[in-house]
Amino acid sequence: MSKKVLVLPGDYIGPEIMAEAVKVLNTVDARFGLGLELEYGLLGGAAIDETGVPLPDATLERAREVDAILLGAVGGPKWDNVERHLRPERGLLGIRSQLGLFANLRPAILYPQLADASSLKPEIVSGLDILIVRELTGGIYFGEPRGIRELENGEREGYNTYKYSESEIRRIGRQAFEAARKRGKKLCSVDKANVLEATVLWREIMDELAPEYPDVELSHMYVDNAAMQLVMRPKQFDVVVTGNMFGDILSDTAAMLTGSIGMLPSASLDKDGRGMYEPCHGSAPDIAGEGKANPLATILSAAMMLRYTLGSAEAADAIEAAVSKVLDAGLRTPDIHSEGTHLVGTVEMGEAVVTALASE
Ligand SMILES: NC(=O)c1ccc[n+]([C@@H]2O[C@H](COP(=O)([O-])OP(=O)(O)OC[C@H]3O[C@@H](n4cnc5c(N)ncnc54)[C@H](O)[C@@H]3O)[C@@H](O)[C@H]2O)c1
Ligand SMILES: CC(C)[C@H](C(=O)O)[C@@H](O)C(=O)O
Ligand SMILES: [Mg+2]
Repeated sequence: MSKKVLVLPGDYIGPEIMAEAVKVLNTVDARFGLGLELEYGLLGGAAIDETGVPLPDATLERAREVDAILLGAVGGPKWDNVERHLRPERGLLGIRSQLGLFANLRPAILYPQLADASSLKPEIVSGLDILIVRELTGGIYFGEPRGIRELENGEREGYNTYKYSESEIRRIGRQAFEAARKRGKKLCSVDKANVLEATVLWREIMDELAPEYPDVELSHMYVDNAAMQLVMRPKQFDVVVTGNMFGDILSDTAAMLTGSIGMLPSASLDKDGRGMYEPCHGSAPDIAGEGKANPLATILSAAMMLRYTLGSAEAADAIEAAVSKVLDAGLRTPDIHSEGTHLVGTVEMGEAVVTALASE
């Protein structure tokens, strides 16, 4: 049976890294007979340029029909200031919320070959394997009211609303407890319950769920401390569950522990495990067109897609093994390059993964 994948390359480095992920997908498809059918769509700046809107109806329609979605990265200076395409109902946030992709899984794993690329000392990060479970369709990103208004004194005020309902907290909590149960059985819930009521409720609901998962040890941490602990003693964490904005920030922090944000994949899942897969990084306008973006986060996102939504764990394992092999061979894009390794560009890195896959 065929499996339909909607590919959304996006903007700036998006198409560059996606081209490599597609080569990898085609290779595993041929090797494992997966019957993948790839089709392309528009999202973000590319969609604005072509259709005038960041999330065209055609993209949303196809996104609802396919088995899985693979996204590069969207946005950038060309559109961010003009169109505000990241508003909740539009673009990337629009597709996440309209598809109900509330559970964003961001694994931060240090490949042993990259210990010297991490910002931290090897003994602090070696063996690092953390999963950040980020709530993705609520919190301050989506809360109403929001906007910029004029005050009586004539100055303007920008405002947003941080809110979470019990059911929103409960469903992401369950995802995180389930994930912890399958991993190291430790869950740290990160909040700001000393200041924000929305997170007082968050903490209460996490505590309420805990007895259903007696095999998982639940702890709580304030977000400021969590940011510090992540760079001080990251290996104390197994699964971290947190809200939309804290998860956004902490996952970029965790990325640097693994060497580069160019290594961090993610899965954004709905209640039935259907999902959109995307690297955690953005469209990197500063390096776009130079052929030096790291495609591995997108390639590893494709592996997550095969594992979680398309039911092909074997193909996912093969991709992850191929990435490891390429790193063993010393190939490095500039973001993970260090002395004694072999500097390569986006295409060379992608093609090396393809070659490694073919020779496994
Ligand atoms: N999922 C997404 O589509 C997504 C995620 C984050 C940011 N964005 C958007 O991307 C644009 C740029 O945002 P930003 O600059 O804050 O964040 P960014 O993640 O695009 O870049 C941050 C830094 O990381 C580097 N970097 C990112 N990906 C890399 C890769 N694959 N290989 C090597 N280096 C890489 C960049 O060169 C840059 O120095 C903005 O419009 C932002 O809104 C989109
Ligand atoms: C581009 C932006 C809206 C997005 C987010 O904050 O969710 C990005 O930073 C991410 O991490 O996926
Ligand atoms: Mg982010």
